[in-house]
Amino acid sequence: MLLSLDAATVRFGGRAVLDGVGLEVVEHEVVCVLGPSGSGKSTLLRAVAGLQPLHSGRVLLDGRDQAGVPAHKRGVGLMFQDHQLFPQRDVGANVAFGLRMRGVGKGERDGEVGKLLELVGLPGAARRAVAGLSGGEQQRVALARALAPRPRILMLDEPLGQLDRSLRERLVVELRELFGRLGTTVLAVTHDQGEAFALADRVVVMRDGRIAQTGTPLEVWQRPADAFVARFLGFDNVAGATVAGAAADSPWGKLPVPDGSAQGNRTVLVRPAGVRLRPADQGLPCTVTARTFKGTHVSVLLQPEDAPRLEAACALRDAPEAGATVGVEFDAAEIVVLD
Ligand SMILES: Nc1ncnc2c1ncn2[C@@H]1O[C@H](COP(=O)(O)OP(=O)(O)OP(=O)(O)O)[C@@H](O)[C@H]1O
Repeated sequence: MLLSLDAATVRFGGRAVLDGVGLEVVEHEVVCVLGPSGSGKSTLLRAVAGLQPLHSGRVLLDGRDQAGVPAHKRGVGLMFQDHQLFPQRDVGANVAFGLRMRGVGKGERDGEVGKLLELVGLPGAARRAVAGLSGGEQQRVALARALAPRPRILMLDEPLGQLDRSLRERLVVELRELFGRLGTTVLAVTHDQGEAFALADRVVVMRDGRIAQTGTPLEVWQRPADAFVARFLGFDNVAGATVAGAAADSPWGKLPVPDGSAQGNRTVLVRPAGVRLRPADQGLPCTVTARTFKGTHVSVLLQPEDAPRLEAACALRDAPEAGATVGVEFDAAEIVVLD
């Protein structure tokens, strides 16, 4: 095990910001920690890096307890949101920083810097001024700098936070490809689920200093652990229900549920794709309150008479107008009974 956290706890003013967190990361794994603002993501990263002491519990790297080991001796690479390049030095000097600190000679340093800049898609940029780089280019330089000392684990805090969406989407694909090629072990923090799902082998969802769920992106997406995770992922059709056999009694009426669903008092999640629009005289009557174009489909918000609002996903040509009255039926294949 490359990294283990064992009941890691950090308190500020009596409040546990990290609350007995256990987490293991194996070599070559890319793990993304996700969660709302204040859930403890950065504190987790800082604790692993040695920038935040634990009140109790342990951080182990390669099985060795890191208590008392300072940040620069842990062999972790850090790249933070505000990438903190040295503005008065050129790109090459920035990338070479960690190597210089370790006493690597100039010739070797220059060779390494050249290779790293090529790796991050900035070949030949060593003599360029940092101030003249775009945001995306600066991000690449920061990444090259973090990779230069060949850290055993690379830690990224909102690595693409400052950049615009299209650039982020492009860079995240590049990063994933790069980490795969280099076999880099990565622990990254982001509040952007799209980014986490695109980058990670495994995601960890945090809530109030604890791990709410961990799994592959597909596992978490298909089976959120609870209503919190489901809502965090953007699913709003979540409600309490009583499951008996193949049906659930919910605020939206009887819902069909998949075979083998957990029984009794549960939380159900209805994916927007499982909310099927019908003529007004069929199923649950609803009024269309809004519709939003999402590129591949239209998200339609529906207000039933006395039940919580529902979101439906429908094909562009089928989307009803706001104000229309429709009926709703449900598709068991898109309904998940949460445990
Ligand atoms: N040095 C500190 N002193 C007191 N409270 C702190 C300190 N550092 C963090 N906190 C508190 O701990 C909680 C968790 O902070 P943390 O930065 O780990 O959350 P986060 O999930 O990374 O949030 P964000 O996504 O907003 O960066 C927050 O409520 C924050 O205010």
